[in-house]
Amino acid sequence: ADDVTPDKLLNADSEAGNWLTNHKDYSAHRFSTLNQINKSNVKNLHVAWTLQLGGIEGGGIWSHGGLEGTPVVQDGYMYVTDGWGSVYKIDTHGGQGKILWRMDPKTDHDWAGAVACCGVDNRGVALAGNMVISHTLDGRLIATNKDTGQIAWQRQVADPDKGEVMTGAPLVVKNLAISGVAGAEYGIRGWIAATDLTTHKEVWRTHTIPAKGEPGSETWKDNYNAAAMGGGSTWVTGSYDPRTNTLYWGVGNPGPDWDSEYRPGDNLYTDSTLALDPDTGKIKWHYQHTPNDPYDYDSVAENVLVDAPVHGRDAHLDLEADRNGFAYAVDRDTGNFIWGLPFVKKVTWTKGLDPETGKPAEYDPKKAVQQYAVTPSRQNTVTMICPGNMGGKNWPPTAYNPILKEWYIPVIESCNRVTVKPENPNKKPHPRDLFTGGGPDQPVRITGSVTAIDVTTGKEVGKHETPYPMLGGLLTTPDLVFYGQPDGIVAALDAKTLDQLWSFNTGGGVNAPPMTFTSDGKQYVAILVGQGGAWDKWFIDATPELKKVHPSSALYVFSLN
Ligand SMILES: O=C(O)c1cc(C(=O)O)c2c(n1)C(=O)C(=O)c1cc(C(=O)O)[nH]c1-2
Ligand SMILES: [Ca+2]
Repeated sequence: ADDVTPDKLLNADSEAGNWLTNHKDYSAHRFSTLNQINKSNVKNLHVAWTLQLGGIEGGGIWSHGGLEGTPVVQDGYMYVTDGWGSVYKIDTHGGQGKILWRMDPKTDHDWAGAVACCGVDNRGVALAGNMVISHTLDGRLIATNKDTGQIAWQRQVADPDKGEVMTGAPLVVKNLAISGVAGAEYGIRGWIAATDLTTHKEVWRTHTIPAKGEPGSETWKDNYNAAAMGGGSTWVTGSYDPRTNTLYWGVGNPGPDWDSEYRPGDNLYTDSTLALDPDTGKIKWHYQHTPNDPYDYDSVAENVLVDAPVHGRDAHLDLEADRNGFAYAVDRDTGNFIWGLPFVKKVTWTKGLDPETGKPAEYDPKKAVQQYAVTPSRQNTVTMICPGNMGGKNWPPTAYNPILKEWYIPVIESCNRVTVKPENPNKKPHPRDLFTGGGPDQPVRITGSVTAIDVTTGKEVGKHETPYPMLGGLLTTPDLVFYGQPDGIVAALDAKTLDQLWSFNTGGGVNAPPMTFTSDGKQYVAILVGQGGAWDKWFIDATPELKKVHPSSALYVFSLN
């Protein structure tokens, strides 16, 4: 296959049969124009072929690995990862899947697995030139030769000795591979880093928690340097707007998660969307969703870049569906709030958003420790919060249909209980120790939905409820929306009515997004099947029958005939 040049990535949308980058394109639409499979025939969709992958073994605090990756496809060759970061090249020609090579990075299972908060996960690869670029849980960026499967070079980017791991797919922009980090539950100070693909050297590293004296450092008001362990992870792949040369990246929760009094102030840039210059890493603007967050509402979600009229006026939107249960549209050139709405059925932590600023109604910039409608705190140590701390939506990606101008959100309809256990500033935990100031449990059932929003009005236009939370994310085509469920169901909905038109039980747990591609001119839908992630360990009591779903590690590919 051809080299994946920067130009090719800029025009990823023009290659209908390919899926060249994690979110399909730089705008993170996860929309494919392919329509051989459509609402008139999707009922005939069936398994074309399957493949068993590896990486199911455990390590550290984890009993097994899971699959959260989006397959990337170029010219009928597919590249997928397993939870430990092995990369598989699969030839999909001839109506079957054949593994051509597997690159096993020999990830240190225990060193990394002991400080992975939420599973043995790897969300996929990037393509650049003749290389497949990937991350490992133990913090490496690896370039693998696409033809041979040999590692060409690698670089340690994150340090598990500090509680840093990597679970997201890299993003390639121009000649840079951009990496995010996980570890906000382990007292890291988060960052985004760019590696030059020619020199293999770091070009920039922008911390998501400002250093003393930098803009934003005034939002950490303690006198014991809480910022040094302030969290601000960046574990989901960002997006890019070439029109203004701007990178968009979400930032995770502040640490300690539940003890907001430990870290008085708004805690920038936690729970924020950052707009950055990809050449220098300089921050252009930020938009914070949950200042002084006491709920673990990471704002790591992908930023979806959409050009559409809002109430009749053309707008350059940056859409983000936040863990806090609200969907936001901000002007992606300025960071100014445009619209926001709850996309879950139940929000209790705040009364709503200020219609001018999009800030939570109770937010008071003069207060060091925010009091929202329901606030876990040292005074109020046991609280029920809705959405629960896994959020109204977690990392599983949304999809945007530019024909219908509808944005589909994979929703976790949830509440859970939080118990605060204050951290002591005089007793700093060791690096690699959990640093959360409490924790959640699951007294009530959690379900899910696909919720549709009309981006031109910022109004909800449909909700398809599902028995289980959305732990895998979405794909949209001109008239369909695809998703998977943790009980093994993969399904297709009518994009307009959200009526279910097709479903199939894979017999495993789906924890990964669907994608679509062509091979020999024929359309396929592919999805990884293998339960992993945070649900298993931290949330399963909300869906007890899922304890009977066993780990697996498989690729399912569907077609019409
Ligand atoms: O702050 C972080 O560093 C971090 C990292 C991750 C991760 O890397 O998977 C998750 C979370 N937080 C998190 O809060 C969370 O709910 C979560 C769910 C999952 C998953 O894969 O199912 N990962 C993560
Ligand atoms: Ca987190």
